[in-house]
Amino acid sequence: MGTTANPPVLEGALMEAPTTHPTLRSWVSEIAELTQPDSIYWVDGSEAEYTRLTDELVAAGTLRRLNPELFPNSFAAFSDPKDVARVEDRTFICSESKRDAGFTNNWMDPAEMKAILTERFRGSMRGRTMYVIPFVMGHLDAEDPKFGVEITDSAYVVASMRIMARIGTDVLRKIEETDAFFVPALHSLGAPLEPGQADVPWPCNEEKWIVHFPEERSIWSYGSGYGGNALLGKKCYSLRIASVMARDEGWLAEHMLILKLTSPENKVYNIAAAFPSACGKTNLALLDPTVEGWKAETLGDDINWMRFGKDGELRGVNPEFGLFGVAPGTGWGTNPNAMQAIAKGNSIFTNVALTDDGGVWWEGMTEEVPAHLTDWQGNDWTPDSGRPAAHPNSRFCTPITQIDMLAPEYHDPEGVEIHAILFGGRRKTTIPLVTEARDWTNGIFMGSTLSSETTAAATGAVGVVRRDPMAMLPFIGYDAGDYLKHWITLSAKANQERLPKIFLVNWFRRTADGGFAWPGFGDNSRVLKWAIERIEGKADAVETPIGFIPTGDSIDLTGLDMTPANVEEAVRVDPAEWVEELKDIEAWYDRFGGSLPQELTDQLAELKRRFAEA
Ligand SMILES: Nc1nc2c(ncn2[C@@H]2O[C@H](COP(=O)(O)OP(=O)(O)OP(=O)(O)O)[C@@H](O)[C@H]2O)c(=O)[nH]1
Ligand SMILES: O=C([O-])CC(=O)C(=O)O
Ligand SMILES: [Mn+2]
Repeated sequence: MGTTANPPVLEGALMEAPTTHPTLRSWVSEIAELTQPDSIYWVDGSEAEYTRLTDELVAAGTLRRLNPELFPNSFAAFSDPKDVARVEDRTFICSESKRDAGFTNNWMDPAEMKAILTERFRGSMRGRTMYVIPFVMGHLDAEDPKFGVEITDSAYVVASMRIMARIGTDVLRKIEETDAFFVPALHSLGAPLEPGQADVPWPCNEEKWIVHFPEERSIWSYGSGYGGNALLGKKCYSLRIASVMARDEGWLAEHMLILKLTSPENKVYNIAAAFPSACGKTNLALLDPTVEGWKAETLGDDINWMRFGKDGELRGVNPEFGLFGVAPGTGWGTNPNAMQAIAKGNSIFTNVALTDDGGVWWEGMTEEVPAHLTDWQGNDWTPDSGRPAAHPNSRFCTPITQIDMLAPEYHDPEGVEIHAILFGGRRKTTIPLVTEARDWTNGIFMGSTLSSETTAAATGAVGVVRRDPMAMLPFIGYDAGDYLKHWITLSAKANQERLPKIFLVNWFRRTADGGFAWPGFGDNSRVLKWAIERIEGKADAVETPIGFIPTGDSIDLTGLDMTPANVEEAVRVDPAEWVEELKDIEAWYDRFGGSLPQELTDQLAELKRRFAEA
């Protein structure tokens, strides 16, 4: 600790720092000097520590302990109503040159940004404890483990990080032993407490900054306590920073679930799927197949780090340790596997409603709506209140190991071979239930033009169609054209025989009467069955300008109240809708300026030609 301005308690705490790692020690003391916390606490990741922290959070009013008979060792938190989702307009990629952030990111010069943030962080932890959380994304015994250390003044963040990532003393030891690089990830609520000032249950600041410095691989997050803004191992590290690492090191950091499927013939297929936030990743990752003879197992529900293996095969691994799932719509009917994992307890719920018997509830959890609840803002709620009881972006945070259907390969640092990739979005019209890409490059084109209606997972308008390349629009840590180029050049070196087949899916298409064209959820297994039968060369398809779609009777409808004609409606390629779609894709591609790969411009030209000739 350099200066005399430091309160003595910090000097003492630092001398007790349980590490000799010089970079870590100096970073921690530098941040303590800047943020002026009352004390420093090094997180060991133990169960006893978690119990102590959650007890303290209950005493502080941040957490409510749930009825242990309903949800053992589980808690509910209620955020400030202005701190309920990721804030994309306050998220920045501060690369040295503006060009390298690309048109999809907010940018500011790194030095200018650091000057602003330094003033925000100055004294920002006064009256609070500064927690130091060593963490690793992926496995501790991976060949090249990806370390981070989050500094935060939020105990809620510490408790949530313990569920979402591998944290604590073992990680710290490994960082020391291997003298490893770690991503410094700094987080403050921006809510210092002056002497005698009472705290609030959810401290935060009106002003929020979620900032990434890709060259030095660091993160500074200020003002929010919520999910993707504050649990810095997740979107900030595992997607934005990791995508830059992946570009430089020759791999892919993607916003994808990973699902293991076993066919009735006992053949294993691992499927990766990229859907934008709140568009069905966690649900598909926990699929309860309705189609006879198929088995599904979970490998990951949000993030997939992929690299090409020794034999040129694509391998994927989930670097996370927990689920941070959208609560509304998750129910015993739609997603029994998620409900089963949640029911084991050990979870933190945020912005859900409370039942009168000390449990939680959200829209869609049960068919029967409780007669009385306390809503996420603490108000009495009844079914005719005319507003949702849980916030639309309310979340459950649950250990992934509580999923009964977790695949054993989840624990393998080498990950699994990926046999198929799905890109999907939330579109009421135009996009068929499923389309098979003509080939790999055509599949990258599908990913690059992926579109979806915006959801409550980020602040801003909901239901607006936007392009979301590979479901990575808010998460690509560098130029979007360079990112698409990286996909193309990296895969060119792979074993072309073993490249996954690519499909575009849309569970959210509507029929003329406004209902969903496809029942979704467990019945999505029928679409996956078709996709795998395409890989095996068994299922029928019709060629259209956009790719191959199922024939009406090639999707297994056994036990479903649907006809092949319903399937034909769900997969229909409507030329009139595609006139508009092509215009929108063209406008999207124009925004890339010079950095869009030629291969994709060619793909668009060919698509237009196929429609013109159809
Ligand atoms: N109609 C329909 N809704 C679905 C389907 N799958 C998921 N949903 C709903 O879509 C919402 C989001 O689903 P999730 O699986 O949590 O989405 P996600 O992609 O994991 O979202 P993030 O965790 O924000 O990245 C929930 O309300 C689900 O109930 C489906 O197949 N059909
Ligand atoms: O990051 C979050 O807060 C939650 C999440 O998974 C997403 O929005 O995609
Ligand atoms: Mn999810």
